[in-house]
Amino acid sequence: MQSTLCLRSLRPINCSRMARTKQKGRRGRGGHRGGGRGGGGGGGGSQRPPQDNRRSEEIVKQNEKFQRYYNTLDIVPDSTENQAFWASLRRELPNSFRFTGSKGHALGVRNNLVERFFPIISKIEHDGRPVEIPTQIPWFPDGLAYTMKTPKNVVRKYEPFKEFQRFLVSETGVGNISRQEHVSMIPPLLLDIRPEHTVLDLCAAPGSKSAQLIEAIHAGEEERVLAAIAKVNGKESASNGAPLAESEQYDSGRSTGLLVANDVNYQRAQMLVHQVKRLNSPNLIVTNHDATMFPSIELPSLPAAPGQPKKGRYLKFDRILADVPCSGDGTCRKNPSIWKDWSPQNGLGLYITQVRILTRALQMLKTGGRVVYSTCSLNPVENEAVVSSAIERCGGVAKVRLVDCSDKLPSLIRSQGLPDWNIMSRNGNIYESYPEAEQYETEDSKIVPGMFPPGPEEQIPLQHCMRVYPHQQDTGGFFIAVMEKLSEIRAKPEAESKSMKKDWKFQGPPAAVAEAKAEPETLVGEIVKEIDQHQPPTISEADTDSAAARQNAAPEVDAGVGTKRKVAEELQPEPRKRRRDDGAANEESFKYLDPNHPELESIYSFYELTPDFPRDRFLVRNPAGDPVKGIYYSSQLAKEILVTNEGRGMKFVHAGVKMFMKQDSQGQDICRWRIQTEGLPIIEGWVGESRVIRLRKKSTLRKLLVEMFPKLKVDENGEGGWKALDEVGKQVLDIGMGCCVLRVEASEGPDGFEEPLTLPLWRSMHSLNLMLPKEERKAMLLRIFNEDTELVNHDMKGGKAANGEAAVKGSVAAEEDAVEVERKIEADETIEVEELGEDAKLGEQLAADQDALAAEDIVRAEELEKMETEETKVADAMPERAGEGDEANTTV
Ligand SMILES: C[S@@+](CC[C@H](N)C(=O)[O-])C[C@H]1O[C@@H](n2cnc3c(N)ncnc32)[C@H](O)[C@@H]1O
Repeated sequence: MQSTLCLRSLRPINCSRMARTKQKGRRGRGGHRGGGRGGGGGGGGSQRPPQDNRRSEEIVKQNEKFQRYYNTLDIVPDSTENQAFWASLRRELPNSFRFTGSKGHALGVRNNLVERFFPIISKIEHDGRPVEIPTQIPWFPDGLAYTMKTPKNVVRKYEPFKEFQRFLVSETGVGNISRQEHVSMIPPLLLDIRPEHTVLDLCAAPGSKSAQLIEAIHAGEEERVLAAIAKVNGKESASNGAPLAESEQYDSGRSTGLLVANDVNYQRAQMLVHQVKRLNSPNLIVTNHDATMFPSIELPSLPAAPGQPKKGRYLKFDRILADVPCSGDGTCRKNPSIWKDWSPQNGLGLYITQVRILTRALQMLKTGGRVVYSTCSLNPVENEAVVSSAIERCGGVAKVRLVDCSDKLPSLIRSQGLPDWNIMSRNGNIYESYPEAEQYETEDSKIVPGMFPPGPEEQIPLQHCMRVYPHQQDTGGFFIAVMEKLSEIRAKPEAESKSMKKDWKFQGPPAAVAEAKAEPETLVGEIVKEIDQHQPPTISEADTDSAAARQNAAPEVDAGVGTKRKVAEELQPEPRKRRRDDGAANEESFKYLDPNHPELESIYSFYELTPDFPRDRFLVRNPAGDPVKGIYYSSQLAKEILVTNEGRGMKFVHAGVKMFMKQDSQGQDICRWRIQTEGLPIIEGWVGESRVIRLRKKSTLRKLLVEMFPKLKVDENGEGGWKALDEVGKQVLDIGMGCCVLRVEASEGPDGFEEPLTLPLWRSMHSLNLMLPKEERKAMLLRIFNEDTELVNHDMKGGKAANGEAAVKGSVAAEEDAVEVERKIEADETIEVEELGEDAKLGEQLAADQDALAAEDIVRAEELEKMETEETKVADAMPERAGEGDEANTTV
């Protein structure tokens, strides 16, 4: 049997993640975007065609304007193809999913699924016809994404799918599989991300693309870090040379890049945190800003030359994803209410926000950097028109290149961008040009010149945009454009651009763009813009325009030192302040610890942490900055950003991976900080041998998974106890009490593991325990041993071992204690559930205008609350605490 394990995977094993991903009943609204839902579909097959189980919904899939507009545009000109296009829009959507995490780990889980379940599925018949096995999405790298036509309800309820469904649920629960819409996987791939890239995802919630971006930043990291560790341990020859060379380019192999994932809607930003947190990336910051005026992020200033003023530095990004809010008519297969609700006004109303977001993205990009703009709408007003309007506002094709991606993802069937289109007005009139629209539209019409195709003089090669139509490979509809910034830009005032000015005429590069050349700015090492702190910084047009549009008047700009972001903040609607129990307004705290802090010193010495592991990136999440309950870890760049921008109006919602948790009631020689499962993959390679136990046999791991708190004492016959722990027994006996690292090593033979794995272990006086939640133990038992086994808890009151119902009771008692500890931690470090409810409402209000048509998977406060509660319940299996009922586990 194939073992599929997670070595230093970005996402190890975590109960809270497990709970989080059980996001039952996430609610979507008509016209919303996003992944994961949908039915299935049929068609095709060998002798007898497999059944098309996708049932048509009761909803009437007709909309006169929707059909007339796209038929008038001739977006799919060939008549046979056009019929296929409309027919597919009326069918339900197949399910698609991808395997997540580091490549090695994802391949392991995939192989397990394919080898174990595909032979079973290929024999299943439903309603007298064979069902189709999931098919690989051909253009997705490494064969890690699949699409499946059998509808979800059949997979869920039809008995022959039972085992497969259980596996899917379990692996989705622990984050090894992500349900994501087929076409939604495209944009991150076109960003071409490298491990050192600074990446911004402007409209990121619920986070399926952010997850892909994080994976891309960490690609190849495992190998590089292993090579770096081998070198530190004087075992250079153990590495194959290439990764070692690469590892030296980075930070001891660690990726130096960063993802800033942002969403304007506070509630959705929390959803985003839930999604991306489980990837355990220290190279991630989540923010909560309006992308149309995303603040410039400040970096630490460089030392000034003698006699020169200090320079402020601002982060510019290598890659930006603008997966903007849109009308989402390309998702009508999974959101059939779009058929009923479609109106030309939806696209017309979103255009200006989309142009502003893309313009802001282009401003924040490094020269040579790349923006991917995407929507799941078929409407050219939200697509080609936005792209051409943003390029116009940023100085035309001399400044921004629309990249031809026709050679990328060659097996993806797609159509070129539209060179020409008409606009449908609110009333259903169709106009070929702005002058024509002007004749019939009233003053309050949303139609502007920028919504129409650019003239030939603008030379925008819109055919380089990518349109994916539903009939091409049985997916949703999607639009993608890739842009490269050729040189520094200064976006011209919106009022002078074709996205706003009703009598706009093309006049060559706008003056403001020419002025930008004279702007006193210096590029430092291709990463930052320097602004003389003693000069009033220039407020970007995007900052002021978007706010002006909302508030009808741009306030006077009082340009003081470092005010650029401040102004953007002031122009925003009243920021949502979070309240704590004391009612005080509060921002999240990210306080870095002094590397010589006594608590950290105790950690270094107990775990014999090699000095090569960075010691200045540990942080806490309380305003006082004391290591009270949890210690987190972030990358260097994340640290610089969090520290430099503290108290300057940036709304950071999440950063840092939980690395150590305080453990009470312990003996004198035991470190009070246990390694947290989230942080284990990051730090374990740097932990000294004195805290490491090695395991090679599946049978031993099985015992540790099934048995909680197995005793070490042998029985009266000298049997059992530590002796029953086979190859780890003696090691456990010899190791000092406290937290240690269990390294599962790869080895040959039927009882060996194909892939290594690392787990946290707690050695107490008389027993030991894997620090894994029950759900994770069960998922691993299912994955590795194909077993749905009842766990045995030896940690019973009076020291009685038990199983079955009694064992469940025992574990509940242990968990209740764990829950209590976790609850306190949550109270201090994250948002209280009740607060979330209020913030959610406010966040929803704030984003309502632009989000109403585009939001998907809105999580109601109660749902979020349920998730939080579940998460707390499934707290990590804790090592012993005083009073837990087992004297063997009670610490001295
Ligand atoms: C299409 S969804 C993004 C889907 C996401 N990229 C993913 O792959 O999971 C659009 C998101 O944009 C957010 N949004 C809407 N207006 C925004 C704005 N002005 N600034 C930032 N985010 C915005 C919405 O809250 C919504 O979560």
